[in-house]
Formats: sequence, C-alpha cells, structure tokens
Amino acid sequence: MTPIDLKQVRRDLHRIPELALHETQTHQYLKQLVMQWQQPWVTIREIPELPTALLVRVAGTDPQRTIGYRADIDALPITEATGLPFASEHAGLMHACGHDMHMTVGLGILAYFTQHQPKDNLIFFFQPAEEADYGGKRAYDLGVFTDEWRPDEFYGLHDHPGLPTGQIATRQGTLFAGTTEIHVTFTGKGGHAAYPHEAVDAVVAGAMFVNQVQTIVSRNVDPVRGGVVTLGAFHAGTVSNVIAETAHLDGTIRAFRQQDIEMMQQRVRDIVAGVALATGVTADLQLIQGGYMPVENDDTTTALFMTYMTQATDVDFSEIAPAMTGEDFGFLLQKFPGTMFWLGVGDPTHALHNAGLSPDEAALQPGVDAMVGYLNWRMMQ
Ligand SMILES: CC(=O)N[C@@H](CCC[C@H](N)C(=O)O)C(=O)O
Repeated sequence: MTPIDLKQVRRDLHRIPELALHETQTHQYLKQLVMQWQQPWVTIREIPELPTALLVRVAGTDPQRTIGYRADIDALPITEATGLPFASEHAGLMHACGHDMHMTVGLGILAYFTQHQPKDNLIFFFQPAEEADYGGKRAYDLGVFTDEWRPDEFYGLHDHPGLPTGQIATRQGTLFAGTTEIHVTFTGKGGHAAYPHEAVDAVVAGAMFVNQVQTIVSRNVDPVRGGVVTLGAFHAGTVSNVIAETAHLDGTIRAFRQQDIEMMQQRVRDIVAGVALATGVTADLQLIQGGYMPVENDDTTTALFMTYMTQATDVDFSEIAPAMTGEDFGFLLQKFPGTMFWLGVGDPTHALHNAGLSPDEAALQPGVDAMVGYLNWRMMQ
C-alpha cells in the first residue's frame, strides 16, 4: 500500500501557494512528508543556494541507469475564485497552473518506490520557480545534477484542463514553446494635459509599442511555424488631466524554434528603439529567456514512453499537437534526454492561469499509476 492520501496531500498543498523562489512552507511540507518514508535506500538532499528545492534519491537494487522525475512547486499571483473549501489561504496567490497536482503525482510515485525498491536509481526533483525565475536552470547551473545525482533520462508532466481526467498525452519532438519575458519602461516628461507640446507622453509611446509589436507575428514569423507576442500588463499615468511620465509594460514572446524566438527578440528591440526615436521617450528594455527553451522531447525516451502508454490497458493515452505554453523543463531537456507529457485534469471551462481553475482530483491516481507502471517497465528494458 502506498503511504499517501493523494487527495489530502493535494488539498494541503493547494492551501499554501507561494511565489517562485519563496516556496518555504511548501518545501517544509514536502520534506516532512518524505521524511516519513525514510528507508535505507532513500536519500533526501537540500541545496543551500536554492533553499526551497528538494531532491530525493532512491537507490536501485541493480541499477543500469538513473532516471529523473521533476515536479514544479511554485504558484501564481492570482486571487483564487474557485469557492473550494480548501482554497488558497495565501491572499492573492493561487495554484492556478496545477503545480499542487504536479507535486502530488510526484509524491505518489516517490511514495511507491520508497516502499518497493526499484531496480534502477531514481531521483526526484521538486523544483522551485517554474512560472518565473527558471529554477530548473538554476539547479543545473549550481551543479546539482552531477555524479550520483546525474539523470540518464528525465521525465516531467504538466496538467491539462482541456483533456479528459487521467488521460496521458505527449508527442515526439517539440511539445511546448520557448518563451522570453518582455519588461519595458518608457520614460518621458510629465505635464499638464493642456500642454502636450511641453511634455513627452509615455502613454502614447506605450500605445505605439503595443500596436507595433502586433506586426512581429503577422509580418515576421513564418505563418506555418507560428509564434505569439502577448503584452499582459500596461501601467501608466494617474489621472485624466496629467500627461504620464512613465509607462511600464510586461509581456511574453513565444515560438517553437529558438531561431524564431531570437528573431522576435530582435524585433522587440528594434521597435522599442523606434518608439523612443519617434516620441522622444527614453526606454529601458529587459528581455529574459532564462531557462524557458522550447521543450524538445527526446526521440528514444519518447518512443519508449509512447510504446508503454499505448500498450498499457489501464492507461488512456493520446498523441497531441504542440502548445504555446512555456516550461523551464525545456532547459533540462537540452541537457538530459527525456520526455514531458500532459496529464488531463478535466476542467475544460477553465484555462491554466484562470482564477477558477479546479483540476479534477480523480486524475491523481491514474497519473501516479501510469508513471509507476512506465518506470517499472522501463527498468526492465
Ligand atoms: C505551463 C506554463 O503556464 N508555463 C508558464 C511559464 C512562464 C515562462 C515565463 N515566465 C514567460 O512568461 O515567458 C507560461 O506562461 O507558459
């Protein structure tokens, strides 16, 4: 029997969402739970330079390889609107991307292998900072995945509200886009609304920028390949009769190929420079890709994964098209072969990052069972 109540664990985690690199309560919860499953073949590891991360190694009985499994643990600055009895207790924060589900499935798999020592070595990486600040790359750059903590292959899942509960889905090749955060501040000269000629209007500069970035995808990206530029925030000004001195905008660039992402980054730089020249504002632009590289599934591990998932009679599996969501697991998959996959959580009326998102907890057990089944099968190959 697996020593974990999946639904209870998920609800406990759902109550305590924390932002990237601040997941202290979550880290403590995970650690206390894992410590209850201690066995001579289980090692818990913390990283002083990345204190909210947690790694667990399960030593195999006759290892041929080390298999990694990653679950992300951070939440979003969204005020929950689900009305659930176990809703977020942290004002303004929510597990609106399902990382509470990700952690719970990861814990379920780990719990199983603490009780049934595997043949191969397994490492579990409970990763801070997926939504921002690229915790996977940070861990890699700190040298975490070396020596006995080096995975020969790496797996990780993301929940998908649009897929039926418990369905597993993935594909060969690119699964998710690479992304780049855009942060730009235009600074002009504030003034009276009646005297625009004596001011430099940052709202006009911001509006020009919003309009001109719309040409990047429509005019510069190969339409067959696709891409997205979304500006999610625009803050400027105070009242109707004062010309705004500053405008700050935040957004994201997305595409499936790194060369397209870099071309789009350059177009954003060009447009910012053009807006500054045309309006007289000064501009401070930051483009941050961090670890959000395109998520490229490895041919070999993905063929194995899809073979198992297709043949397993208790797994509902589908092949799926790539998505423009981003994931810093893309960075780790550049360093180690592996496979990312979706787990259906059956809430088609709410997208990821929606305040009403309520993943179906009935997906937890099939998620654990599919991955435990796959790992046991993989270790016999
Ligand atoms: C699965 C998911 O929603 N991931 C996030 C990753 C954020 C990347 C970065 N902060 C950016 O916006 O570029 C996503 O928004 O896709």
